[in-house]
Order: sequence, then structure tokens, then C-alpha cells
Amino acid sequence: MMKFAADPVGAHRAFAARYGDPFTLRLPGMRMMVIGDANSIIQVLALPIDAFSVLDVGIEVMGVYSLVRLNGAAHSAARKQVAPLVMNPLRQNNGVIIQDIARRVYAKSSGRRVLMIEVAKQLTLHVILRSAIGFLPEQEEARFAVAYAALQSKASFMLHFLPILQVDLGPWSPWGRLKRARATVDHIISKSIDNATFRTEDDTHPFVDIARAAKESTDAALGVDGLRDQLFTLLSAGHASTAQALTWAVWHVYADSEILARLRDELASVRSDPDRIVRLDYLDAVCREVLRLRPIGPVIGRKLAKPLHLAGRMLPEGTVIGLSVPLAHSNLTTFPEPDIFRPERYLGDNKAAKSRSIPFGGGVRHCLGANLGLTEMKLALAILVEGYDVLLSEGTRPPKHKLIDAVAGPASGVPLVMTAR
Ligand code: HEM
Repeated sequence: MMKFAADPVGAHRAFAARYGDPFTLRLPGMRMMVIGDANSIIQVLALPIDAFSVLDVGIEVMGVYSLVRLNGAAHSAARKQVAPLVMNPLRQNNGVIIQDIARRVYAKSSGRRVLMIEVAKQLTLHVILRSAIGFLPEQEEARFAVAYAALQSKASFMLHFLPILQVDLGPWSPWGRLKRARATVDHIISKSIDNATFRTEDDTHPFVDIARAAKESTDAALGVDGLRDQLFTLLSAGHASTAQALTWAVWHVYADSEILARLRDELASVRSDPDRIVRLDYLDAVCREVLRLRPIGPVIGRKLAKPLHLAGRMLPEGTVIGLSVPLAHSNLTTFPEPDIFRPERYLGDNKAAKSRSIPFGGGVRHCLGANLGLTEMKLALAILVEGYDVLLSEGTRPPKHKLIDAVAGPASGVPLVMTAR
């Protein structure tokens, strides 16, 4: 486990080389069969909703109604409820809003040494809030950001795995502080749901209708409490993941002057039109290659609810399967020289590269925010590339890719100085 946390890509490759593919990992409370073979992965990802359940580890924090904890029909209903908030990130003028947020956050960080991951986290939090809820008064958004940051800290993350420390001894005890931070976040989300009733006619953000329907629902899972947990889930699942991906993208682009120049050339052809930026081939290829080489969610978990015939063996119900993103993304046939950052893999007619890349998982539990995450990466990267020169403080030696809380990212957080061009 420690080896995996320190180097998820290297650990999976070393285990597969030593024990074969699949191999079995003994984790606290479970044995996981880890699979890297492309055909088996495709078969598992295509399983219907009643053939498996989620692995219920470390996700209590999301809330009892969170879609990441639900299975079967309840899961489908919860996904359907909030999908309109994230599935079409360029609806209305959301693309321009994302660009404005990026400009604002970069301007505040310009001219001094910053950690790119901190810049990216500010950016992604504001983007998810705007995309999912729409307007929040400025002060409310700032209060939200502070409480949310407390929930996301490393100490908080550890607490969820250490029940012995989960005792509320007042606002200064770790668990007490965490509970109060979650209560503040919940309060602001609940207030936004409440206030949706009073939003004006010309506010056509999909959140308005979703919040109104939740208030009228007699089913608790689809009512106000359920919607509050889904919004918290969107934030938790989409915030750090997109921030780590964007941080790696910035590192890769500024560590290679040819990639930077090619991107600038491509961007010059589309001005700042978000609809055209997200369709640019090379920018798309760069982002996909980042997500291939630096898997943010390195293992995709499934627990079989029925026996499954897979790769010549019969797996019994209850088998825990971990799909290895690092192994899938270093398959030598689809991705020759897998350790090299080469966006060209995703250009032209290379259908296999796209269909065998699984940074967002797949099937009925495919990442709900994949469109938003990828769109945000592209728009935020484009604003930086066009507007700023960046000096990577640690030079062009890549930082280690390691597990940071629940997702993986560059160990150093990528210290840098950005200067307006
Ligand atoms: C680059 C950024 C992101 C990466 C790499 C990523 C990756 C993933 C992965 C690997 C899964 C598991 C999928 C599976 O089990 O098959 C997942 C699930 C999920 N992601 Fe993302 N994600 C990103 C951004 C986002 C964003 C922006 C949001 C929302 C705002 C989001 C919301 C979710 C949700 C709700 C799930 C659970 C889906 C379900 O269980 O039905 N993600 N993500």
C-alpha cells in the first residue's frame, strides 16, 4: 500500500512484472484483484449496473445519499438528477465564465513564487461552484472556500480512516473542527437550494429547476438532503482531481518549449472563443496525454454482485476488482514508449489510443464530470499559455507522481513564477 501511494505507476508495473497480470493485493479489510489487460478492462467497464457495487471505503464523508455510495436504480436516479449541472460545460456562457475565473486567479498569482496546485485548486473550486450552483454572493463563496479547504486538508482526510479520533470535543478538537466545517459547507449549499425559489425568471441555470424539483420531492434521496449530498459529491470528486490534472498539464507544457510554441500557434487561430478552443486538436491531445501518463485516479474499483467469467477464470460474487489505469495506459501495443510524453498519440486516426485510455473510468459509473474536467483543463491551460510565461522553479526534471489524499498528482505541487507576457 505504501509503495503504491508513493509511486502508483511504478508499483503496479513492478507487481505485474513480478506476479503477472492479474495480481492480488491484500488491503486493509479486503483482497483486490488488480487487472491491467485491456480486453478484461473493457469487459469489466461494460458490466451492467446490477452486476457490481461500489467499494464502500473512505467515502462516508460524501453523505448518506451521495451517488458514489449508491448502487442500482438509486444510483441511476441520483446521477440523472445532477447530470445537467456538469454534462454540458459550455452551455449558455459557462465557457466564458470559466475563462474569466482563470484570468482572475492567474492575475492574483502573477509575479511571485506560487505552488501551481494551490492556484489550480482555487480555480477548480470556483469553476465547480459556478457550473453546479450558478451565482453565489462573493462573501458566501469566500466563506465556502475556507470551510471547504478545512475539509480537504490532509489531516481531515486521515481522520475519516481513523474512527478512534472521531470524537467531537468542541471546535478545537480535530473531529469537532471537521464537523463544523462540513456543517458550514452544508449550510451554504442548503441555503443555495432554498434560494433557488427566489431566483429571477431570466436565471436559466439548470440548478434552479433541479433545486425546485428537490424541494417538492417526497423521496428523501431526491429531495433537499439528497441534492445537498450530490452537490458536495460533485465538489469533492471534481475539485482536487481537475486541479492535479491541470497542474501536471502546466508542468508538461512549460517544461518543453516545442510543445508550448505549438500550442501558442494553434491557439492564435481561434482567438478566445471557448467553443473553438475546446475543439482544437493539439490542445486536446496534450490534455489526453497528461491524463494518460499521469493517471489521477489510478485504480477503478468494482465489487462483483454476480459471478463473472473473466480471462479464462470464474470469479465468484463478492470479488473486489481494481482496474489498473497505469497498466492500461502503458500497454506497449497501443502506447509504444509509454514513458514518453507524446501528445501525437492522440492525433489523427488513432482510434485505439482514445478507446483504450480510461482516465475517467467507464460504463455506467463513468466520471460524471469528465466533460467539465476536460473542458476546464483546456480553457484554463489556454488562458495561461496565451497570457503568461512561466518559470518552473525546480527546472525540467519531473516531480514524482504520487498519491495525495484520494487522488494522484505531482509530489512537489509544482512551484513556479508566472509573468504576464
Ligand atoms: C481531470 C479530472 C477528473 C478525473 C481524472 C476524474 C476521474 C474519475 C474517475 C476515474 C472516476 C471513477 C469512474 C468509474 O468508476 O468508472 C470518477 C468518478 C466520478 N467523478 Fe470524476 N474525474 C475528474 C473530474 C471530475 C469533475 C470535474 C467532476 C464533477 C464536477 C467529477 C465527478 C465525478 C463523479 C460524481 C464520479 C462518480 C460517478 C459514479 O459513481 O457514478 N469528476 N472520476
